[in-house]
Amino acid sequence: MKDIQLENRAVTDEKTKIAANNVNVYYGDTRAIKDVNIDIKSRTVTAFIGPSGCGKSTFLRCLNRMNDTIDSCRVEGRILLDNEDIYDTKVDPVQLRAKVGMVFQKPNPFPKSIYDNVAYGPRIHGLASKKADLDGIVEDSLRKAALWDEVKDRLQAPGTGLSGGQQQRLCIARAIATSPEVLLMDEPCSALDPIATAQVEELIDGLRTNFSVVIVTHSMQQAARVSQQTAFFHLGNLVELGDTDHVFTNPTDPRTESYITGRIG
Ligand SMILES: Nc1ncnc2c1ncn2[C@@H]1O[C@H](COP(=O)(O)OP(=O)(O)OP(=O)(O)O)[C@@H](O)[C@H]1O
Repeated sequence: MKDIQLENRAVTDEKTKIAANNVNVYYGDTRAIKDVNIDIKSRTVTAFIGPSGCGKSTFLRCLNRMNDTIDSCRVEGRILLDNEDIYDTKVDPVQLRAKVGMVFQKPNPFPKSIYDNVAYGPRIHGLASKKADLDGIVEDSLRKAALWDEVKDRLQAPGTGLSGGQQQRLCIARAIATSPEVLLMDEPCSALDPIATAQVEELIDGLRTNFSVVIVTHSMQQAARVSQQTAFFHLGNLVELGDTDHVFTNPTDPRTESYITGRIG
């Protein structure tokens, strides 16, 4: 393993937040995810790593039913959030996505003000009855996203006018404004410079006080820095899941070892 700094990061909460059982995902006839079983713990950062095309993003998108929006995609198996099947017909995917928020690779603020970007979710979900309550949610979310001090004097300015790193923190504020329980992050730093990346990584570490975070990353260094649990995917299989320090220093499966030593991927 080259140059990967591990920190002492015990899993903070052993409770299972999401349990996936025998999950298979197909695009048309092609099976992209093969019989995946995984428990994702509360108040823990779990990193999904693995070579390009191994299915990390596909599996991540199953966790808040974002794959429902892809016509050719079919998900089989069960995914339980707090023991409730998220694919049950009575589950409203829009409500589910308020509970299981998502941050994407490229910052994608709405063409609206900073304030309205964050207020959007609470407004559509009716989370604030008074303007003062909404103001409170916006401030709290921007503080948790470590952006408040930089934008508090220009909340009516367009979100798209912020720097890339600020835009990504705005998207994180937008995702946490509905008080989700889980935050899914699909390579959230890949469009950011090293300084903005460090800020977002620090933020992710703080977020686990309140949320379960699942992050897809191409960077093993990032996985080692921010996560307590690491899942290694290869060719649609979940090869190994364990404590991050264990996966990086003493992997159980030879495929994991090959990946972290740079022999595959
Ligand atoms: N919308 C889609 N339609 C058809 N096939 C898809 C679609 N999205 C992903 N795939 C295929 O599913 C497999 C898994 O892709 P996925 O994007 O989940 O992998 P990944 O590990 O996240 O890759 P990367 O690290 O490159 O982002 C790949 O073979 C990919 O080509």
